[in-house]
Amino acid sequence: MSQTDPRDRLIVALDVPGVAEAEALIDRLGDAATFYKIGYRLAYAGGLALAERLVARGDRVFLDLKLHDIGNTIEEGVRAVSGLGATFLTVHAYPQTMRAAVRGRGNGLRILAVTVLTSYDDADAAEAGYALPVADLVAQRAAQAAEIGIDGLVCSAAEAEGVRRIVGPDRLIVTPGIRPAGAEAGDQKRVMTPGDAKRAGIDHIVVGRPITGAADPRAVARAIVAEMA
Ligand SMILES: O=C(O)c1cc(=O)[nH]c(=O)n1[C@@H]1O[C@H](COP(=O)(O)O)[C@@H](O)[C@H]1O
Repeated sequence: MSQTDPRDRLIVALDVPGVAEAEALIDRLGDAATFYKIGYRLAYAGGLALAERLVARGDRVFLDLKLHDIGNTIEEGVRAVSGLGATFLTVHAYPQTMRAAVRGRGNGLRILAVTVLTSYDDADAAEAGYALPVADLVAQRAAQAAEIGIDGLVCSAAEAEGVRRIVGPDRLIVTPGIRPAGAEAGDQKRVMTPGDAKRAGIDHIVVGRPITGAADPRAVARAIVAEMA
């Protein structure tokens, strides 16, 4: 698929209980999606084998394992994940963790650093012990990630323009917390619509419940892609 195909921007989060449900959703989406995110709920239920099958049939896979550990464990863990053929892997944006992930990556795997979860606002960051407002913490972590050589950042689309100024044109910006107008935010606190995210300069959006919970997931996915065209 060409870089300019708008479908390429949409990553569908396969946040479902098991492989059977994931495969049913993928079937219903048909050619509306080509890029899937497998988080640890599905990874612990057969999702890694599904990831390899999707890669083998030409789809792209984002393994959202959000790794964070001592450097040696991260480096060897990322090296092991590199064998699966995924396109993206997440780690938390802590400097030791990011440096170790860069040392361990191989086989074309690109490391995305999760800056501040999109379910956090300033009060949640303060509760977790951070003195900085979320926007400042995202900016600090984006700068560290770029310095370390991380391939891309996960943040809210609300921070995308600022992050782009910090990391430049070559690093990827991937944004969950996406809600089409009128959709339920659920536990997401920093949300934007697909169209606003595109205008903010993101590379990919991640969408879960607005698609997985839809009566017609394919129609919703197509509408989201059309909004970003
Ligand atoms: O790393 C992620 O993908 C992620 C980071 C973040 O800050 N916020 C966030 O929501 N996510 C993931 O993106 C998906 C969003 O799902 P929905 O809120 O259902 O669209 C979930 O699978 C989350 O685990």
